[in-house]
Amino acid sequence: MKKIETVSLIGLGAVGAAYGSKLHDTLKDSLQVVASKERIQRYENTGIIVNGQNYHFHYITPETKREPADLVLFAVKNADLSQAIQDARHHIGPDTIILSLLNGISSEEEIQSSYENQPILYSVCVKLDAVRQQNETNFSTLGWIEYGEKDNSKSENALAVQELFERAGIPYKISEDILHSMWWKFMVNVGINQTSAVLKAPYKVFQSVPSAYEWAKSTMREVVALSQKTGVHLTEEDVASFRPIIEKMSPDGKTSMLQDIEAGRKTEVEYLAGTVIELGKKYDVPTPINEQLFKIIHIMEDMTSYHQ
Ligand SMILES: NC(=O)C1=CN([C@@H]2O[C@H](COP(=O)(O)OP(=O)(O)OC[C@H]3O[C@@H](n4cnc5c(N)ncnc54)[C@H](OP(=O)(O)O)[C@@H]3O)[C@@H](O)[C@H]2O)C=CC1
Ligand SMILES: CC(C)(CO)C(=O)C(=O)O
Repeated sequence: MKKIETVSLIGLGAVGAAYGSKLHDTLKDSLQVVASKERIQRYENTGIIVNGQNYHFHYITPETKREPADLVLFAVKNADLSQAIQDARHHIGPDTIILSLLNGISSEEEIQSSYENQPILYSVCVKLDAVRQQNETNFSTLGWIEYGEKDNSKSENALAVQELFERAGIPYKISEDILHSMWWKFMVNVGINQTSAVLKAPYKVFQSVPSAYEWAKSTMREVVALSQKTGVHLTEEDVASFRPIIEKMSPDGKTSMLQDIEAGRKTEVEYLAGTVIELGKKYDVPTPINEQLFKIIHIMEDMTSYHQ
């Protein structure tokens, strides 16, 4: 069986540092983190602290030529993906497996459009409650990475990733229906990330204030309606299935979008409400809640840059 010996990771924020720390524990320097000189300097100066432990990753600049890695993991924000795809070019050969941990439903296609015929496994991370403040990331649960081939086959690559995740102690599920899993996660992010950003609400608000969680569910239901048109067919049961998951997340944990708002970073609203609104127009499905969230979150972004 194919064995993954070398991994390249691009993006060392909340998600990258959380899963990267587990991979580093197992692979040591066979895990390489791709980053510009300026980033490397910053990371080396401050260290990357994950759950209190200082990690010294093996960094490599995008310009450095090397043998392609067995696996490349993308863990940047959507707006940075096109640059990251460029920066990872020396790490991607014909047999390199690619896994994209980004939220939203477009990153795999964006990668595929640069690397045609590349083996890409579709994936989502579920229930990770990683919070990053500058160079420090903390999480109480890694949740799990759910992944699979676009055609849901249990391919050699899917099994090779499974073997790596077993070795590194990264929880995972091979999805029976990856398109459904991706749309389910998209529905969750559209609901919880955006309402949490507007309410400035950590998970405990959704765990204890029923009206807040109801609003998040109404937002999710616009994705459920859209999914009927795209052949994915999410249901009310899919909406309900997130409740036990959020119940177990750290009460003080925050969605990645709330973390962006608090840090004054641009959010991924284009890839959540923006995508919902676009698909709503395409399929003639009303998306009024997402339209309002799109406007409000943009105003919040503008207010942040106004204050900087
Ligand atoms: N946070 C969470 O709990 C979860 C997040 N997600 C999704 O995962 C993705 C990543 O989110 P998250 O980890 O929170 O984001 P962060 O903003 O915490 O991290 C992104 C990291 O990518 C780095 N980066 C950007 N461009 C490059 C590049 N060209 N080369 C090297 N590094 C680069 C940034 O570096 P720098 O800081 O130096 O700019 C930053 O450290 C998003 O799509 C998010 O929606 C999914 C599940 C859970
Ligand atoms: C599901 C959730 C809210 C936590 O993993 C997430 O994906 C995010 O914060 O972006």
